[in-house]
Parts: sequence; C-alpha cells; structure tokens
Amino acid sequence: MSKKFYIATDHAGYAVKAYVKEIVTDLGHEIIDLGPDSADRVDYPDYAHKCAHAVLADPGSFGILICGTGIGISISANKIQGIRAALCHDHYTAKLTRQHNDANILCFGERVVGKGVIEDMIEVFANTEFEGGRHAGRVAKIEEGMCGLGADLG
Ligand SMILES: O=C(CO)[C@H](O)[C@H](O)[C@H](O)COP(=O)(O)O
Repeated sequence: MSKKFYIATDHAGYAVKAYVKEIVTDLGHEIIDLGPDSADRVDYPDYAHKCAHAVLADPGSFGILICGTGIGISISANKIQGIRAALCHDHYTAKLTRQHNDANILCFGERVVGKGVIEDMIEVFANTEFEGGRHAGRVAKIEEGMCGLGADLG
C-alpha cells in the first residue's frame, strides 16, 4: 500500500536526501520535502520539529529524518508528544521498530550508513506493520509518559 512520507535533514544529512527521495518514490510512495534546500549549516532540532509536526498533522503519514549520526535529530523529534522517532542502523532495527514500537519516523545518520542499507531500511520500514498485542500497552505507556516506578519493578 502506498504511504506518505515527510523528509527533513540538517546540513549533515542533506547530500543523501535526493537519493532517499528517489528510493521512496521508486517504491511507490509519496514524499514531501520539508527542507533544507541547501547544504548550508542549520540546526537539526528545527527540522526535526518541522517534520514531527507535519507527521502529527497528517494521520497515517510517516517521517524520515537524517543528520550526521541520526542521534540529534531523533532526540529532538522524540520531544514532540505522539512522535516515536527510531534511530535505525540496519534492516533488523528498521523492521522491529515498526513491529514493536509503531515508530512513525525513521531516523539515520548519513555519516554512518551507506546507500544500500538506507534503501533496505526504507523498504522494510514502509512495508512493516505494527504488531499490536503485547506491544500496544508498552506504546501506550510511552505516549502517557507513565512507566512503572522503580519500587514497582522490584
Ligand atoms: O546531532 C548530531 C550528532 O548527534 C548530528 O550528527 C549533526 O548532524 C551534527 O552534530 C552536525 O555537526 P557539524 O559539525 O555541525 O556538521
């Protein structure tokens, strides 16, 4: 089924963005570029938040966020309630974060992963559904910001 993606980067993720857009389109999905429009130095939280709010405003859509390592941009996106931004490095992490975490934004580092891995991660992320079941309660706890207290956990 065709999915809709929003993509944003910082300067350290800009170079690979055109390739990522091509991959997403070739897989039959829609992609909307939220910037930046050049490789000039920018702050990743600005673009993480732009993408996060676009995903939340468009139910059923997903995001792709890229910075140098994927770390700063994923930390930033996860500050927004309702966003589950997953920093992935390979097929396994991209698949499991959809199955178990219902991740709505795929994050990775341009300085970390190569184009083959990027293509694989996008394909599996787009084609994998949330499993629900035992994972649903855990995702609900993430969203509520409620976790077992230390005392409860023994
Ligand atoms: O947030 C990051 C590190 O966790 C990203 O990799 C950024 O892209 C990086 O910090 C940018 O660094 P630069 O020296 O300004 O290119």
